[in-house]
Amino acid sequence: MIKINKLWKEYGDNVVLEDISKTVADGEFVTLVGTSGCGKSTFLKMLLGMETASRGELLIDDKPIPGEPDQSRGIVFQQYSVFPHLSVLENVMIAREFERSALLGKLFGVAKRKVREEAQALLEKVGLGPAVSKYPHELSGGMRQRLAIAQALIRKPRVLLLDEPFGALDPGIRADMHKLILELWREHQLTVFMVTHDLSEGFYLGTRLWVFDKVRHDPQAPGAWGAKITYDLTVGEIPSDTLAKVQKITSPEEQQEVGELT
Ligand SMILES: Nc1ncnc2c1ncn2[C@@H]1O[C@H](COP(=O)(O)OP(=O)(O)OP(=O)(O)O)[C@@H](O)[C@H]1O
Repeated sequence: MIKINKLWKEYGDNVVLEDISKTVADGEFVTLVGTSGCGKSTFLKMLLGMETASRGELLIDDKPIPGEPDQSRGIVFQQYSVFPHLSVLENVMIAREFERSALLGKLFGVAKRKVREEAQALLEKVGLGPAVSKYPHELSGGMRQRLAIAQALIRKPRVLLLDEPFGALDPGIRADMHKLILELWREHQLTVFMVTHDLSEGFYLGTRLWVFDKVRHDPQAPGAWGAKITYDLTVGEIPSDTLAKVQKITSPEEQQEVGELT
């Protein structure tokens, strides 16, 4: 279980997140929406341990989330972070080697063979079986995101953090990736936090949808107030008037159709 308790994040005078308190049970799929710059990525980075809270606490199973990324949480960014000079297989294996290297040094012999087998099985699972020997520049955008997902999953995280992972993909490829991520979520019993700009994607994938919004504005001091989670919705149980309000917050100019992906 993850507990977020009176969490604040400030960069200097810029208050980004303000007094957020939430509890997330294991296995939930939380999607995060909100206007650009309201702090969604910052929130994910705090869950990962890449950023620290200015005030308040983030607990995983009642213990503070470690101050740096560890094996319990994996992240996939929109701009994938794979190594260009390594093959697909090596990219996944190295994610595992990094995790162990601090304790055991470089992998070799039986241990390395075991990791290779695990990496190969995972690459099959994400649909990259035929591409294990290719290099990242030989892959399509969708394939690169599959690789980034495999890199995160090889470490067997309990919590998967996705920062607009499919934002740059074509609609058809996105639909395939949606299928994949739902399968992996169920199979690996992950708790997922996923940032998306696409409200319909948020509703389609999530069991719970959070809307980040700045409710107070001071024109003289734009950084004086941070965003809060103004709606915490259980997907499938949302009254239509609430839906309309959320659509307005997340897309003030151009209202989106919800449910088009179902
Ligand atoms: N390392 C940093 N130092 C200073 N300010 C930062 C830092 N990282 C983020 N910010 C600021 O925090 C605010 C929130 O940024 P963040 O990237 O979390 O927003 P976001 O909701 O994810 O935006 P988008 O939807 O455009 O990706 C912005 O004002 C940003 O400039």
